[in-house]
Amino acid sequence: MAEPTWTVVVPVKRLPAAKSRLRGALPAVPHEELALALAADTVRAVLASPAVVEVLVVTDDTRAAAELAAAGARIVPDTPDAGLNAAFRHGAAAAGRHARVAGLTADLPALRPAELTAALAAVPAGPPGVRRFVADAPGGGTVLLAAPAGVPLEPRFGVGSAAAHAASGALPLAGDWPSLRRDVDTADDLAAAARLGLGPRTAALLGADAAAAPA
Ligand SMILES: Nc1nc2c(ncn2[C@@H]2O[C@H](COP(=O)(O)OP(=O)(O)OP(=O)(O)O)[C@@H](O)[C@H]2O)c(=O)[nH]1
Ligand SMILES: C=C(OP(=O)(O)O)C(=O)O
Repeated sequence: MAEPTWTVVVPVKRLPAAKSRLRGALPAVPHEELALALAADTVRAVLASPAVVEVLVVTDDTRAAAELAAAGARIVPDTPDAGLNAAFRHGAAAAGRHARVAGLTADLPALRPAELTAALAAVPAGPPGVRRFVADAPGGGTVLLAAPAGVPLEPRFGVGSAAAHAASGALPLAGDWPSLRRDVDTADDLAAAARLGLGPRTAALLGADAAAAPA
């Protein structure tokens, strides 16, 4: 059994603005419901990992905050309009200096706790204190960035973040973790996540959308 040593920071954008490239992917489902379901399934999987001691959700969205707190996450208010990397830094600061901190995107609705546990277990505990990251399935982005205790997270998420993390000295983790690498930015990504197996909140919305579709 893995030691519960990781604090995982999960930033969630205000739902009306979140996941804009997914808008309309499920025509019968309000967009905010979909953005919230992706985050809820992600957080649920993180909370289920035995490697995780705490999940810090960084958000200014009151609805997401209420639901994710009820699920078991600690909510950290966002730094308004400062962006994704500021949200990661803010969450990492709230985790405290002695925690092993990992940042994870909130758009992983197929995430299996065992794959997250395996990725975190692949991060060496001891020196030299190098940060590690997991690239997304296409390879250009990042889904997970992990720092050993005492090492700043120094997040560089955004377009081309896998290369940016490597350029900043972080090393890639090479495991075969399809559900961890499957972030959902577009309708095609959502279909790919569905093929892996979605968490319950997102699966229910997909079913509702299919049921409402015209014959
Ligand atoms: N707290 C917080 N989270 C953010 C912010 N920007 C992005 N995120 C979250 O970071 C994760 C990865 O970001 P993206 O995949 O670019 O998500 P997005 O900005 O919601 O999506 P697009 O509008 O399609 O670019 C998502 O889970 C977002 O909820 C931000 O400014 N603050
Ligand atoms: C923010 C990122 O994700 P996306 O490609 O999902 O926008 C990233 O990969 O760093």
